[in-house]
Amino acid sequence: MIQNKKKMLIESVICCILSIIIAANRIQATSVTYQPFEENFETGVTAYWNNDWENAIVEIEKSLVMHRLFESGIYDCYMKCKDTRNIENTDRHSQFADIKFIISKASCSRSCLDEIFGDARLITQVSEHIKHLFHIKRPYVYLQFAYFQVGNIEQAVKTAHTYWLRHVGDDVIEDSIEYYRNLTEVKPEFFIDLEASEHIYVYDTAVEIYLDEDYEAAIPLFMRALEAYYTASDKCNALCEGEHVFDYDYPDVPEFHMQTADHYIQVTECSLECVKKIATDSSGVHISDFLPLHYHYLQFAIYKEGNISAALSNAKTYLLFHPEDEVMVNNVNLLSKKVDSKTEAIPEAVLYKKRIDGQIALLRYSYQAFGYEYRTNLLTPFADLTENEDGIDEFFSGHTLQKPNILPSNPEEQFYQSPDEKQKDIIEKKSMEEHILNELEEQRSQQKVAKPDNDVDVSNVSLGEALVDSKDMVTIRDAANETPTAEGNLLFEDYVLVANSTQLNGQERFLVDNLITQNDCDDLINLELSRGLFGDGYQDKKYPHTEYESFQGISIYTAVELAKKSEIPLRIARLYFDTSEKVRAQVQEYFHLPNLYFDYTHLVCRTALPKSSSEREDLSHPVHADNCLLQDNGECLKKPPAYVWRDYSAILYLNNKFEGGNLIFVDSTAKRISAQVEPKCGRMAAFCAGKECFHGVKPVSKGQRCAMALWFTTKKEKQEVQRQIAEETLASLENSKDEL
Ligand SMILES: O=C(O)CCC(=O)C(=O)O
Ligand SMILES: [Fe+2]
Repeated sequence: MIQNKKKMLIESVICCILSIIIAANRIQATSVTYQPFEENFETGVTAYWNNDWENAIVEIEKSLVMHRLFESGIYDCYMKCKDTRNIENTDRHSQFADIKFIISKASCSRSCLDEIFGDARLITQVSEHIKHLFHIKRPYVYLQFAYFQVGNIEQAVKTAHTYWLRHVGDDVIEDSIEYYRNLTEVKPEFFIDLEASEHIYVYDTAVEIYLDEDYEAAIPLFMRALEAYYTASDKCNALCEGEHVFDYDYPDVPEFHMQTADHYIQVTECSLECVKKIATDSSGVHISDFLPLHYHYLQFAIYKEGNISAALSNAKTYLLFHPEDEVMVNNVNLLSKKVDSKTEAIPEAVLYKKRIDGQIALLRYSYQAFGYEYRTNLLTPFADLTENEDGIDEFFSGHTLQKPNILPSNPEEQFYQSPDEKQKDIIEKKSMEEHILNELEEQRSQQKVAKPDNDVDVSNVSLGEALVDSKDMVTIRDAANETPTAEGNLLFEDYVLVANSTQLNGQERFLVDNLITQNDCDDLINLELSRGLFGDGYQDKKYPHTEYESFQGISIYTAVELAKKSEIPLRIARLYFDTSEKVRAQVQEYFHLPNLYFDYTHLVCRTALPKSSSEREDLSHPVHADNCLLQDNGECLKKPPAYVWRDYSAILYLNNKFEGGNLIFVDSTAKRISAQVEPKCGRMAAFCAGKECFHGVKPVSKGQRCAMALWFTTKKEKQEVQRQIAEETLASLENSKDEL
């Protein structure tokens, strides 16, 4: 009974709010012609200061309607021209297809906007200041006072309340609200938000009903909230495609590609900001993980209502956003057993997620390419649930929210066909659990064994956290004034020996500066940045060593192939090739080797992901040797899959525009850091590939660390074949160029 009453109340409130929203839309739908809203607003404000309350109300109300028309006109055209690509279907394979697509979209938008606004140029005339005033809902301040003056208390309360919601703490509006509260004629239902967002309102109501366990009523509300969400998302995106503001340092130059890229970045950033904007209510409370939560609630409500297939589809949709969410993975497994497991996630969400993922990738690439500061919040628009468990209340304050349910954890309830099946499952699960727990326990006990002298033992070498600096550790930043005793010759006069083996606290290692110029470093980084992302990474893994960094690389062979296809300048491929030869020659010379052959060369950048930090406890590259497999006990097994034929390694650094990322040499027990080297352009570290030269890389906490890594062999028969092919290709490309 009580529940029914509550339901009726909620329904009536929804009706009331929705009727306001619909009324606002209806005004737009009728044949009102657009007038610049700023003109009505200015007229209204002038009337207001002349104490002409009636006209102030008429003009300011009109400006609100026109402002809605302004935004909805842009949205309508955005939607209308969204799929213009179809028009150009036949041209899809032409090299100008993309440009044609942009032009046809532009022409569609132009005629659509001309039609709605009389002249599309009207939309560019609104000043940023006026846009801002409308954004913060300033017109309602004028309205509330004008309504009060003409004695329309109901409208005065509504307009005051609408402004107050967005400006809690503003003394003037709070005094007015307080005053209205004490008037006898003021009813509670006057306190409504005239600018309520349908998607938030309906969602909040749906959650409330859900928490009352009225799943039947909650389902259509969640569906409606979703529909409204996607509309709000389109509206927000439509507005993002507005004017181009030049606010970056770098592309603020009249050059076509820079400006196009700049515009594109701005629109993409704005579009990703929409995810958060749409998930923020009128009073500024952000509902973390807003969109995915719809599907979380729905999968359970629908399951409770008995539609297993639709529940599965919603559960799979949630997994699109959080693929590793244990609860949902479990739910999908359980539900899949009951229905056709081919049931797919909801297509609308799949498309949406694809777009967001594409935008994130593009933005990340742009940040890298231009070296912009990462706007990390944009790159992770949906909550990181693993990190947020504790912080969830903070986000949820002000909303009747809690984490929605999992399917029944008591398996007896629904999911077993027979007692035998249940018994088997429980036994299997238990042994699985035990197995995992044992493994974890073992790992933990290996990781940290405190020793009396407070040093830490490293048994598991992949754990950077367990490494300690040795008492004699040296850090090499700059070349010392005194030249170290050279163990071998330097090939050129401008090379500077920075440290020999002794100074690097070990054997067969040295450090040289000035191997290449700043220009060469820049060219090589550019090659890596522009092509490495799409080039051959490291066995196709983006994060081969750590989840906190991405890792991209390009081999000499790939670089030469790109030059062959004219995708990079021949000069750059040549630079790559020649630079690697410079390194090889110097390493051979210093170590007095009769011969030294290339095994593999890789131009690599390690980029700190937004979640990386100086507090990280892992390494960018775990401690290892380059030709053997380092074991927990410190032994190094020289057998496959290790590259056992490698004898020497060298790393030529290309920049220092990052934090962290020092190369570290570790002592023979692989436990203590004996020396570390700060990378910089033109600096080369060379060392043996075996167990005498354990090394690793400290975490890159910020920025991008680029280097050329080279591995050599003294065995002719082991030299890299691909390099020889690349060398021939390079020569023949240069010949044919000369002939031209
Ligand atoms: O980049 C570095 O400083 C070292 C990398 C390394 O040791 C390797 O790739 O094997
Ligand atoms: Fe290495």
